[in-house]
Parts: sequence; C-alpha cells; structure tokens
Amino acid sequence: MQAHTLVWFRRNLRIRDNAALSAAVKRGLPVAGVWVAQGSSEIPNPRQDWFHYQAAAALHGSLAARGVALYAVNRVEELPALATRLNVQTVIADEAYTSPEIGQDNRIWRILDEQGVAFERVNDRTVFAKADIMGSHGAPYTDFPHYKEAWLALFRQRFGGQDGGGGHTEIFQTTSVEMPPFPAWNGQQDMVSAQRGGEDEADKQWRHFEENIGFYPIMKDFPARKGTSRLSAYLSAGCISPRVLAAEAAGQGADAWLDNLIRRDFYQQLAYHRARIEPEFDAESAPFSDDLTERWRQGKTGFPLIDAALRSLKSGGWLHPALRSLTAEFLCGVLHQPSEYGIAWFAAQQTDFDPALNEGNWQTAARNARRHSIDIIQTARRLDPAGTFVRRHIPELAHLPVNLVHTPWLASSEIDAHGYPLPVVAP
Ligand SMILES: Cc1cc2nc3c(=O)[nH]c(=O)nc-3n(C[C@H](O)[C@H](O)[C@H](O)COP(=O)(O)OP(=O)(O)OC[C@H]3O[C@@H](n4cnc5c(N)ncnc54)[C@H](O)[C@@H]3O)c2cc1C
Repeated sequence: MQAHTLVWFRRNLRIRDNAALSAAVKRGLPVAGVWVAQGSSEIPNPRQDWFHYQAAAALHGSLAARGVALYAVNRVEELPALATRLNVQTVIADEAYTSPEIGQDNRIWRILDEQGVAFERVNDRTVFAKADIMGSHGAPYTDFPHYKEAWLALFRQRFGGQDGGGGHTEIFQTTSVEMPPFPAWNGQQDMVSAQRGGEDEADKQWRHFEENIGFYPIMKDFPARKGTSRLSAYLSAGCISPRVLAAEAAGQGADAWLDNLIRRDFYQQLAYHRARIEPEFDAESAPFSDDLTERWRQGKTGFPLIDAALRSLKSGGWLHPALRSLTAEFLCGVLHQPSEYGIAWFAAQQTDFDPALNEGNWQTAARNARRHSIDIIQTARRLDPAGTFVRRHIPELAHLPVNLVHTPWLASSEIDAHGYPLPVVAP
C-alpha cells in the first residue's frame, strides 16, 4: 500500500478553510480522512450525534468528489489499525481544548508513536490557537474585556482587514485506492432538531443571517424573533470556519456579532489552560433538591419564560443566548442549586453542545447570580414584551393577556391556567 497522510476530522467537518486538510495536502502524499462516530463526551447527546453524523456524511460526499476517501469508524480505538492498513505516516487532527479529549489524544498518540506514525494537531476550532493570546507572565486571560482587547490587536495585526483564510485547500491531487461507502445511521431515530448538519447548510445559514447582520445589535435580545445567527451547531461541529466568519464580520463592521466569536475563543482557551473566571466558590446553595432541579429541567417551575425556554430546549435542542443565561442564572441564583446539574442537562440537550463553551458560560452565569439578584419578571417582560415566546411554548398560558402572561399567579380565579403550576419559590 502506498504511504498516506490521514486527516482525523473531529470538530472541523468542512473543506473550506480546513487547516488540517490543508496541512495534509501540503505533505504531497495521497490523503485519506477518518471520522469517529463515538464522541469523547461522557454524557449521551443523541441529537448532537445525529447532527455530526449528517455533517460527516456531507463531508464524505464532498471529499469523494475530490478523490479523497473518508472512512467512518465507530470507536477511536479503531484508528491505529486503520493507520496501519493505509500505511499512514502522519495523522493530522484539529487541536482539542478540553481535558477528556486531550487525554484521549495522548492515549492515541502513544499507540501511534509505537507504530512509527506521527500525530500532529493544528488549530481549526477557533480564530486564534490555544496559546496565541496570553497575558502577562504567560498566564491565560481570565477576564473577557482584557482578552478581547488583546484578541482585537492580534486580529488587526494578523489579518489586517483582509480575508481571514477562506482560501485554504480547494483542489486535491489525491486518488484514493478505495472509496468506502458512508455507513447508515444506526442511532436513535426520533430526534428533533431544526437544522441539518453539513457545510453547505452552514454556508446557507450564514448567507441568510449575513443579509440582516446590521440589525443584530437591536434584534439579539428578543428570543421570539430570529435575530441571532443560529450558527452555533455549525460552529460547534466545525461545518463553518470561525476564521472565515471573523474576517467576514470584521469586513462588514459587525462588531457586536464579532464579539461572540471572540467570546468563543475566550472560553476555549480558558478550558485549555484549565483556568477559571474566578476561583472555585463554595456557593451557599440550598440543599440539593431533586424536585427543584427536575422541575427546572422539565420547564415546570411556574415562571413562564424560564419554563418556555427549558421546554423549547428540550424539544428542539437550541436555545436563544439570552435565555441560556437567564435559565442558568435562575438555577444558580433563584433556586440556589449547584450549576453541575445545569451543565449536565445542557450537555445532553444542546445540538451545539461544546464542553468548553458550556462550562465557561455556566461559570459566568453562576458568578453573575452571586453578584446580582435577578428580577425574573422584569427580565421576562424585557425579553418577551408581547409574551409571544411564552405562548409559543406553553399552550396552557396561550390565552392569557399580555399583562398576565409572565405572572399567571396574579390572574383572577376565573381565568383557568390549565394546570400550569404556581411558582416553586416566591416570585
Ligand atoms: C449556560 C450557557 C451554556 C452555553 N453552552 C453553549 C454550548 O454548549 N455550545 C455553544 O455553541 N454555545 C453555548 N452557549 C453560548 C450561546 O448561548 C450560544 O452559542 C448561542 O445561543 C447560539 O446561538 P446563535 O448561534 O444564534 O448565536 P449568535 O448570537 O449569533 O452568536 C454567534 C456565535 O458566537 C458564539 N457565541 C455566542 N455567544 C457565546 C457565548 N456566550 N460564549 C461562547 N460563544 C458564544 C457561538 O458560536 C454562536 O453561534 C452557552 C451559553 C450559556 C449562557
């Protein structure tokens, strides 16, 4: 068998601006790809598995059209045997950021090393790599405003307002000896997710959002409207490159939206350095309550916007950014329950689940909840002024007038709330 370079596609399921693929093509040997169906997360998330499967199947087609085979294996332990079979000299993967994945990489690296196969990792998940932006004395930034300042300075210096890197790897030379078919889906069948995985789908979503990106600063705070990009699942699976998006957003002066991509890099580097936003805090939690956390998970707390948000997350796998923060702060600051229960629930539900982003944002929410008390009703009226989001997800309350939709417990006894519960804690 002729020698090969093997690209291990993980959270970079795309062709455009794929640094791992680019590095492999540059080596000059025929290139093959591998995708591992089983992720490294310990918490099952069938919706995300399905989305990644769709994205990998689309990638299989695009690579095949360029003469590159994509092998799908079930478990990461199968990768070294594939490397032997294809006479692979180097495996190239996108850089991992969280401890479980880095641990897995180290185990695979040792096995490959014994086989005489090199294992390289390149940055494909963020705009800047894990150690590109460091604070004084080489310590990672743990506060966002300072990180953002350093990020923007490096961005101007490196990209200088030009194309951020969409040009990587378009034509491949490679001719694979075999073209394995992509396996049929053998996971759960009944997942509901509003989006299909894949690079073309990601591009379509971006182009659609781009037309309205100028309205983002005013539209982003209304969950009932489609004012945010809904690119998170695509970014999380790597169907679209954050470098390309950052360059395009900067080119259009979309600073408020660019902020989100900087935040994404911020949380990834925090996870890599195992740094925290602030030291671990012994929260003065109320005793853990199975009942309270279960009501929170199922959207039965008696606070309409919180419940609408959690029901929508459970049914569709995506939640508006303002509602992720609100529901997280509610769990920690109003129900006084440990954030671990929220972290695990979001990990199991979100199609866009990313351990670094999930954990980092929960740290921020827990910190905010400690620092300020939240006025749930006022916030609900600000985010959902006409009650549209609540009515969409809580049919029991759909008939309530706007002045009661966020406070159904104030309705007179003649108005039927169809079994919707009273608030679990005093409002
Ligand atoms: C408690 C909590 C948990 C979260 N867990 C995840 C997660 O597992 N996966 C995930 O992708 N996002 C997570 N987020 C961040 C954010 O809520 C989602 O990225 C956002 O809701 C996705 O919608 P959008 O693509 O329309 O966002 P937009 O507003 O259009 O933002 C564009 C992109 O920027 C990134 N981004 C936006 N906000 C943040 C943020 N606060 N932190 C980091 N990156 C951000 C996302 O990649 C997003 O797709 C979490 C937020 C909170 C408060």
